Amino acid sequence: MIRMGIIKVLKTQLLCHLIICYVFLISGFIVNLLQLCTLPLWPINKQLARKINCRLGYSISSQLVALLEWWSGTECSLYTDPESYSLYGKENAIVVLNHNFEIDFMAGWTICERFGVLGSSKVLAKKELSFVPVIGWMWYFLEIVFCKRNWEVDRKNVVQSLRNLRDYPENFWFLLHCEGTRFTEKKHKISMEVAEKKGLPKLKYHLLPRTKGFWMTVQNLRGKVTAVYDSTLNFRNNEMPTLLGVLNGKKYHADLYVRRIPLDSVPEEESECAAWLHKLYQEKDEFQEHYTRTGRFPGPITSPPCRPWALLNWLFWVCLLVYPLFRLLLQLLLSGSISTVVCTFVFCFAVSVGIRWMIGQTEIEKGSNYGNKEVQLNNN
Ligand SMILES: CC/C=C\C/C=C\C/C=C\C/C=C\C/C=C\C/C=C\CCC(=O)SCCNC(=O)CCNC(=O)[C@H](O)C(C)(C)COP(=O)(O)OP(=O)(O)OC[C@H]1O[C@@H](n2cnc3c(N)ncnc32)[C@H](O)[C@@H]1OP(=O)(O)O
Ligand SMILES: CCCCCCCC/C=C\CCCCCCCC(=O)OC[C@@H](O)COP(=O)(O)O
Repeated sequence: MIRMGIIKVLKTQLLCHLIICYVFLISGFIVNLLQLCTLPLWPINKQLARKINCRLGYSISSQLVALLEWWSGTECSLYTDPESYSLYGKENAIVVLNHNFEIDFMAGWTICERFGVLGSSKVLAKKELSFVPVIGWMWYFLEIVFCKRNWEVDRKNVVQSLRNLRDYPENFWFLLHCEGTRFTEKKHKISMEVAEKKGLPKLKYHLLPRTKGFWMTVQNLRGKVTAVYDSTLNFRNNEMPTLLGVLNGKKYHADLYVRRIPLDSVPEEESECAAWLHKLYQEKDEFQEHYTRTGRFPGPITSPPCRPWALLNWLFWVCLLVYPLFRLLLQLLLSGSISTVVCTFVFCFAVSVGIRWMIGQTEIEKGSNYGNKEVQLNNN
């Protein structure tokens, strides 16, 4: 009991957070450098270069999974039918997920890890994320599809990036947040005004989905991808989890509801495909309503087994990087030079500010203005 209490307090200590972030940053830069070294391999053996990059990417993203699973002890329950369960991780799929939480990417990655597709997982991500050190740079080598959320610009680039995935050598899940941005009350209000103008039913828990990205993805990955995984994520007890909460060791419980829909049943024609997606979001809204009323999703519940690899990878980097850090810091502090000591502190402070900025990228309140535009248009 006392030991548990001490561990809980330890997890909230700044020093622990600094060490975790230091390991993440330095290992991330090393991996980014190794990824850079694979560049000459691409023209010679593209498939081998891709496979190597999947493993290298895994070494970065699995650290956030380990943080969620092992450090914070967060649990992930999956509501899905057993027939579909047996196919997860064994086929390529498009995942359509709600976008309400600051750590929904970590919960998504955790499910990917449990089904062995973490290294190869893909997403249609906003361009701004490609500039985030470590993760954004890793994504470049993993052929993540970036969009500017401007159809005129995206229609060409996104199609090309999607086509590149047609001969991808590993099984992958392609994540689409069709709402295009995270849920806020303001964005919800505006998107429901758009829904009303378009004569579409109102949604209570989702923003109105943007349909073009979905249509483009289905069009270009048809034949490569066999199913759409309609996924709805919630956290128990109305929690709104944060990355800082996870870093402080706070335990959450994620509930994910997944329906497997064969891709053949998604219409090919653009307007039919858009109508299909709108209907899907109306159904997703009903699942959320069910969850709010009953505290669970429909159907059987499972907990896909947690694998040890994310933790082992993390421990490897900790063992490799923490000892040299302490030796270096000790040497600098014992050097007797005030300017060296001051420089060390300034450097550590600058790194902490950088990490805080990266964490800020996950925070909804610091999110983009995308989806607030209609109000400006209406007001002008
Ligand atoms: C078993 C396992 C199951 C599940 C496991 C779960 C997950 C694991 C899977 C994979 C994990 C992988 C990676 C995870 C890691 C990290 C991910 C993190 C996050 C990154 C995510 C993002 O960055 S989200 C933001 C970027 N993505 C998108 O925007 C995608 C959706 N957007 C689109 O599709 C857009 O159409 C577009 C981007 C292609 C183009 O953007 P544009 O703005 O130009 O949009 P539109 O052309 O669609 O807009 C114009 C039309 O929209 C109407 N409109 C106007 N205002 C609004 C409004 N406020 N709301 C809704 N609609 C609006 C307007 O009227 C136009 O209508 P049209 O009729 O003309 O279309
Ligand atoms: C091992 C522990 C390491 C702890 C230190 C972690 C440092 C931070 C690491 C990574 C930060 C970047 C993660 C990027 C993923 C964020 C995904 C996201 O949710 O993007 C939002 C986007 O969809 C919509 O944006 P808007 O709502 O329009 O704005």
